[in-house]
Amino acid sequence: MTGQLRLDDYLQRYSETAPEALAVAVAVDAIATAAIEIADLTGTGQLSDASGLTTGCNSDGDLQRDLDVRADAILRRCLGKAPIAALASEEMREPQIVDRAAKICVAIDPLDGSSNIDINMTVGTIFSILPAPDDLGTAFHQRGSAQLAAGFVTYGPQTSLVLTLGDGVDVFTLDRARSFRMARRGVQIPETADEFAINASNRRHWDAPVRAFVDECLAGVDGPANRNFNMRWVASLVAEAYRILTRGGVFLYPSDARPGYGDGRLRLTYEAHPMAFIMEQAGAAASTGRERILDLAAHNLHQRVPLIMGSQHEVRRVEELHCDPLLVASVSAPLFARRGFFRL
Ligand SMILES: O=P(O)(O)OC[C@H]1O[C@](O)(COP(=O)(O)O)[C@@H](O)[C@@H]1O
Ligand SMILES: [Mg+2]
Ligand SMILES: [Mg+2]
Repeated sequence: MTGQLRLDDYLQRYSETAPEALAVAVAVDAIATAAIEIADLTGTGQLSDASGLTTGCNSDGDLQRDLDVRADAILRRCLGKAPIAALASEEMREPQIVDRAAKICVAIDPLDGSSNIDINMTVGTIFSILPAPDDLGTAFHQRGSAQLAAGFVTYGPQTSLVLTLGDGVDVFTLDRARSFRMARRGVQIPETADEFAINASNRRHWDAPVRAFVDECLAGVDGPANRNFNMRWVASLVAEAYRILTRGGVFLYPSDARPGYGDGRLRLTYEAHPMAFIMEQAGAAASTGRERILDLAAHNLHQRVPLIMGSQHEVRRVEELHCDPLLVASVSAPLFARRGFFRL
């Protein structure tokens, strides 16, 4: 039964399967240990000495909360015991070289969705594990397809760890005895789903293909999609990904015309790459709208990228709209709307 399998037993079995597998297993175990500590901090809110208040800016100019800093410190302490060649974090300006003889590198977003901390909504930790190249200066400039493992933890009603080791996606939930146990094995995302997520307050800044896609969703049975959609926006990538892993759907954080958002908001190395690996391993897709996310390699650590991820059918439709201006025009033309001039 899935509920009986403990994460440490699962990692023990995996550690015997490939040359780097032991290092990957130790790193995932260290992240899981850190996650229990972070769950305690986020779970006690103002009762703990971590307030969730803004303390400054990180190297990328984002507001940094005290819990961002605390989560980063906890993860770095726990990962300090794992055999890691280089470590990168959203909260660090540059990657840190740890052990040149080690075989893997780890990139982390210690606390994702941090605007949700003080309002008691789900936040999380995201991680990506890569092979260590000979030149460690290139460790975080590899394509996403090079990842050995990726995952994220949600600190919400449940603390759950979503993990891919390159052979499907499994979910482990923290039980009351403080150990992660398998809750879902071999997660598969539905190919089509009727739910989309985007921060609609940016509508006036979007490019035409994104506007066309959202217009199709909003038009529902009266438009070209010919079915009604539901909408969500949690402003927490981990929560949106978990929802998609549970019931499908599509998430969009596209590029837009606001200053600084020409490549969207999310970071390639420690947000989009791991999410894309998880999506593909669960039978879904992740794209910029023009390119597969896993084909991209970052030229700098904090590089941003438009991210469209989720059910195959919806991600492909967004890609179609990006490739074909005539299609965008036809979606936007009221003449072709179901209840337009030609379709009463
Ligand atoms: O506030 P916005 O622009 O809607 O952005 C929300 C997005 O930003 C993020 O919070 C960025 O991650 P961080 O909190 O790690 O900076 C995502 O989790 C979320 O999808
Ligand atoms: Mg994040
Ligand atoms: Mg973060």
